[in-house]
Amino acid sequence: MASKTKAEPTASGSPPANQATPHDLNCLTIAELEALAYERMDKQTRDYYNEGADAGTTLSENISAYSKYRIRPRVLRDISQIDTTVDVFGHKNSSPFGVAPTAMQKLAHSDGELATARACKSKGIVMGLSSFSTSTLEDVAEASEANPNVLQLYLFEDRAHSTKLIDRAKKAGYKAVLLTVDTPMLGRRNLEIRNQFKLPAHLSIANFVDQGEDEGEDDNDGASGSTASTQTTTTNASSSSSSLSTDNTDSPNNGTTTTTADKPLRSTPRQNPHKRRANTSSKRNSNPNPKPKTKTKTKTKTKTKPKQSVAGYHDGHKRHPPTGPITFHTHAANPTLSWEESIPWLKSRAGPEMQVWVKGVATAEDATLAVHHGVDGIVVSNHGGRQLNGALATLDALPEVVAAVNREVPVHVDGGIRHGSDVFKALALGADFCWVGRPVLWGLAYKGRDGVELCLRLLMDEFRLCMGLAGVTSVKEISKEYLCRVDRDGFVSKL
Ligand SMILES: Cc1cc2nc3c(=O)[nH]c(=O)nc-3n(C[C@H](O)[C@H](O)[C@H](O)COP(=O)(O)O)c2cc1C
Repeated sequence: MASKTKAEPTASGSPPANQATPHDLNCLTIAELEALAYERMDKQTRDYYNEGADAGTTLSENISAYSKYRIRPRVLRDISQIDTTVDVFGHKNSSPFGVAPTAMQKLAHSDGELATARACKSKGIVMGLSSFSTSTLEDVAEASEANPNVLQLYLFEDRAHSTKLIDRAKKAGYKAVLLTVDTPMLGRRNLEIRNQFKLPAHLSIANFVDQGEDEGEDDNDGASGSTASTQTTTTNASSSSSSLSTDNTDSPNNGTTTTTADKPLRSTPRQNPHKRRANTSSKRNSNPNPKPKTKTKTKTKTKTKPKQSVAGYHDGHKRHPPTGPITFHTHAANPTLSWEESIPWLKSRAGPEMQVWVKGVATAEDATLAVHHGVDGIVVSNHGGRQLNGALATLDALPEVVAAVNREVPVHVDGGIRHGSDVFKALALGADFCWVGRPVLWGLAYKGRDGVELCLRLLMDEFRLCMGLAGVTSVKEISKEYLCRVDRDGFVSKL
């Protein structure tokens, strides 16, 4: 890219000041993007996006696992034509990675998932959309135009909700559903709990605003106002509901954000409570003969009070599914899923139009079961270290899954990818494709669509450079011959 500008580099490696550079000089690496995004996100969002479960060991090992491998570069091969493309979901993807599904992207930027979709389209990169997105799957499909999307699915205990979502995804042209299988319970994310994480009132879990117990009622607070709690099988429904306030006014952070992203995060800012009081009183004052409070008024208030979401629980005899409006903390975890029941159900529901993948497999045993139950593909994932802390880093789990699957279905991997060379290493260990989560959110927080494009471009450029310097001109050539392992004492061995 630099050669196109014909800029003679200075001693510092930068082009002369009077020459245009294709680079964002503030942000040349994903690490710099992370730092820039850090400054632009409010604490609640930053903690929600960045943290892992418990002590965060799996989160950090997902990243450090990549440094256990080194690349064995080959030289004097004509690498003047490098093809970084791969076929995935019937589409030619410009590089062997996609955007992993991550929930609630409007926390990072007011354009949220739509900005991500537009960036993916402009870069030719497949996008995974979370069920718990803050834009509807139809709007995302429209923003993507012909660029392919896949829908991440949490299969709810109440299948009616999932059925609706799957049918909508099919209609909107999604290529696959990725069933998340690593959330039978929600991992313990301590910062989320401490911050009493709650979606600000102006945002909603867009795919479900009209679903849940309140169906038909014009009230979607519950879909947006989900407070963090550790979802467990409790024997007391009220204990579970008591932590799930749906009134954001009383939230400790009161929905306030302190972002400096180029577009305001809050499209309809919460009214200042003092102003609101002032408005109310001026309204009251404008009526010289205010009506006394009547019973009718009280009744109306009771009727519009949002219903609370309640996480599923066990009463000692049987399990009760979650109730109320659909929120992440009440509905995402589903302890009842099983290979025997859930996969055939999902396959028949998805029909021939959409592939069915499982996301969150980390062992050879489960990979074998996945193939046995006829899935179309497997994503080796531990949810970015947000579920079971102490679980294997995904790069360490990858080889056993690849061996068990024996090329019967494609194997993808996510978790800890922060460099183009990480993508190269994952492919060398047998992955067909990678997915990238947090770096995309950092791009979104930095500059919306432009920031996501920047993130994708950095990884794409680094991957291409890595291929060329390793002496590889097509993705299918990448194999374990190009890797060696570094042991604890620093000794190197071939794979
Ligand atoms: C803020 C955040 C939200 C996420 N939301 C979802 C989700 O809704 N569904 C899902 O299957 N995975 C979700 N994930 C996990 C990602 O799909 C992916 O597995 C993970 O981010 C990959 O790790 P990385 O962030 O290190 O790239 C989320 C991850 C993050 C960081």
